[in-house]
Parts: sequence; C-alpha cells; structure tokens
Amino acid sequence: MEPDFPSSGTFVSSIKESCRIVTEAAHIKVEDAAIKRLLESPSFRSSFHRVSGSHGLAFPLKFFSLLSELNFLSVLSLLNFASGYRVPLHEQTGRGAWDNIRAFTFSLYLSSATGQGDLLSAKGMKTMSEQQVAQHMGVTIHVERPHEKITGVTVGELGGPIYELVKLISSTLTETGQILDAAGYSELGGFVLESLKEGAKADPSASLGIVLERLVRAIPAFRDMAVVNGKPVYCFKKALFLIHAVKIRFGSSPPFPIPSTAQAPVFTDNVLPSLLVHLGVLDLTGATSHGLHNLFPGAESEDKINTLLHLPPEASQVVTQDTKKTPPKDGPVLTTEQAYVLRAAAVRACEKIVEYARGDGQNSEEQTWLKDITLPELDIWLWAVAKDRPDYRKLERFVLRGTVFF
Ligand SMILES: Nc1nc2c(c(CN[C@H]3C=C[C@H](O)[C@@H]3O)cn2[C@@H]2O[C@H](COP(=O)(O)O)[C@@H](O)[C@H]2O)c(=O)[nH]1
Repeated sequence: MEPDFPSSGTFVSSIKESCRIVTEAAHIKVEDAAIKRLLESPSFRSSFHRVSGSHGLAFPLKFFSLLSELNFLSVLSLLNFASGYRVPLHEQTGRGAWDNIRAFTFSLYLSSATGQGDLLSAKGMKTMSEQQVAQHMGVTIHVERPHEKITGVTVGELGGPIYELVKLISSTLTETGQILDAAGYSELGGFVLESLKEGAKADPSASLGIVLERLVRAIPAFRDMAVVNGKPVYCFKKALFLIHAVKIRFGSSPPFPIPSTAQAPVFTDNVLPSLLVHLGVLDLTGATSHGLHNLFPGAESEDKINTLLHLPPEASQVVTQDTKKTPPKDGPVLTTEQAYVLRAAAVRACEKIVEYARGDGQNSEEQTWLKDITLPELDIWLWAVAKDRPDYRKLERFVLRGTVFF
C-alpha cells in the first residue's frame, strides 16, 4: 500500500522522521557503544578516506553536451535497482546489479550515438521493449524445460528471474518515457534540470527537498515509500541518489544550480542495512514483531563483529581474484514490509552515526576529520567497503525481488 506524499516542503524531514519512528516501533536498537566500536575500528579508520572517495561516476564516454551527460546520469539513477537479482545476474553475466545497470545504460547511450534513434530520450524510453532491454543487457530471458511429449528434447520459453528483471526495467523506462513525453519533455535530463532550477529559487536549506519533491511527484519509479503497520515510511533512495550523483559529477564547478546534499538521508538499499547488521550497528535481537531477529543468524556474535571490524585478513592477490569470480550467495529473502523496516533502520542508524561523530568530546585531536563526515560519504563507504574486502563480499545481503526501488 502506498501512503500519501509527505506534505509539501517536508520531503527530506519526512524521510528522517518516518524512518526513526518505524525503527523504534520495530525495536531495532542502534546503541552508541556499537557506533563507537565501528567509528574507532581499524576497518573504518583505515579505509574511510580511500573508499568513500571512490565514486565511479565520471564515465569514459564522450557526451554531446552537458544536458546529454545529465540525462545519462538521470536515467542511470532511475534504473539504480535490481539488487534482488544479484545472484542470477552474477550467474549470467559475472557482474552484480550496479555493474549490469551501468553497462546497460552505456549500451543504450552508445547505440544512440550510432544513429539508431536516441534510446535515452523520452520517445526512445517510451517504446523500449523487453527484447531491446535483454539485448542491451546481454542476457538470456528464456528458460529451458523438458518437452512434454518428446523425451530428451528441451524447449525454451520466456521465464526465470532475469526475465522478471527485464520486464521491470522495460516497464520503468516505458512508463517514465510516456510521462515525460506527455508533459512535453524530450528527456529525463531536461526535467531534472528544470527541477534543479526550481530548487535554486528556494532557501538553500530547502533546495534539496524541493528538487526531491518534484522528482518523486512526477515519476512513479521514484515513489519509494510504503505503509508499515499503519505508518508511512519514506525512503526515496533513487531520487536522492540522482541528486547526489549530479553533485558528485558536476558539483566542483556547477554549470547549473545543485543543492547541497551534505544532509541528505542515505540512499537506502539492501547493502546498507545488511552491512550495518554484520558490523554490529543494527541490533535485531529484539525485533521479533516482523521476524527480523531470525534473518541473519549469528550476526550478533561479538567475535564475528570484532573480526570484521579488524583489518582485513592478509589475502594474496589470487585469493582476492577468486572471490570476485565466485558468484555470491543470496541472503534472506524478505517481504516488502521487512525490507522497508530494515531500510528505514539503515537511514536511522546512519543519522545516529553522523550525529555521534559530530558530538563534542568524542574525538581526540588527531581524529577531527571524523567530525566532518557526511551522510552521503558514509553511504558510499558502506556501499563500497562491502565490495572492497573479500570477507565483506561474502557477507549476505538481503533480497527483495519485484521492486524497482533498490
Ligand atoms: N546505498 C547505495 N546503494 C547503491 C549505490 C550504488 C552505486 N554506487 C556507485 C555509484 C556511486 C557510488 O559512489 C558508487 O561507486 C548502487 N547501489 C545499490 O546497490 C544495489 C546492489 O548492487 P550490487 O552490489 O552491485 O549487486 C543496487 O541495486 C543499488 O540499489 C550507492 O552508491 N549507494
């Protein structure tokens, strides 16, 4: 069930507030001691600067114009989902969700440049078929089954998890393309640009919320919100990610207005909450109402947490490469409600981590950098460190299929 939108002007505060309420109601604990343990850990200390800076959003593509690059980033962000298909994607393509989406968007861009029609325009998106999506992703959407009558013969038919994902991508593109086209925008980037300009008319502290609100109200694939136990939860992960991606890419000398994202809630997906559970920040032991306490068995073990918070075990190059090739294992498969509760808890935990880091008297002289960490930096650290260490790569992330939000 979808809740009403937050009231106008409160989109950012509604994320923070709704996530706090849901986390507390679910009895998920985020203790100061657990935050301190993370922030003081050798793992965090030794990797934060290196890992949180590796954003990977400058692309090896030649763009015709600023607007075409803004459009590319916008479509990429619109499609920043598929985490629930990580394992089948790995099996077929050897890459995870994000890398597949990136490669797919690249492919759309590159074939547009060769004159096959602009697939990243509103009109191109509007007519994007399942076949086109599968072709540009380089995936098979047929599954084999034995012929009913003839033994030894198999027939291929449309089906399987990758087909499910292809349908989600195709419908996201067609729906968004239709809306943009009907409203007179030739591409998503143009709509985003207009929203950024609209945001700049407001007080700087309100700009982020204005831009977010415009994206969410206009495009259903950005309406990442739900009702859990009668209460609304707002996450808006892809829309926030889009705005921050624009900030990362264009923020150093902005060619158009870009709001500050320093206080933006984290872009909550499956990776953030799963990692925060494994690193001992989210304590699910009391969260029995949604059955969350059973999802990650053994994750509350102090020994396990302390090992993960230590420096990574010395690994030879060969071992690291091997773990990159081995397909990951799926974590627990969640219901939509469970996923929203955990994602809300990650938003809440990250708020508390940053608050704690800022707090007076927590940091000694040589740790003053900690005071300045921002929510998006913390997001990127969590997200990227999960891929950076071989032992973290193996940690299970939860799975939700059928969503276009993360
Ligand atoms: N919270 C958060 N979630 C993020 C990202 C990104 C993209 N990160 C790159 C872009 C800019 C950053 O600086 C990173 O270099 C993807 N995802 C989510 O992960 C999901 C899992 O994907 P995988 O593990 O591949 O299967 C994917 O469906 C998507 O929902 C992020 O940054 N933050």
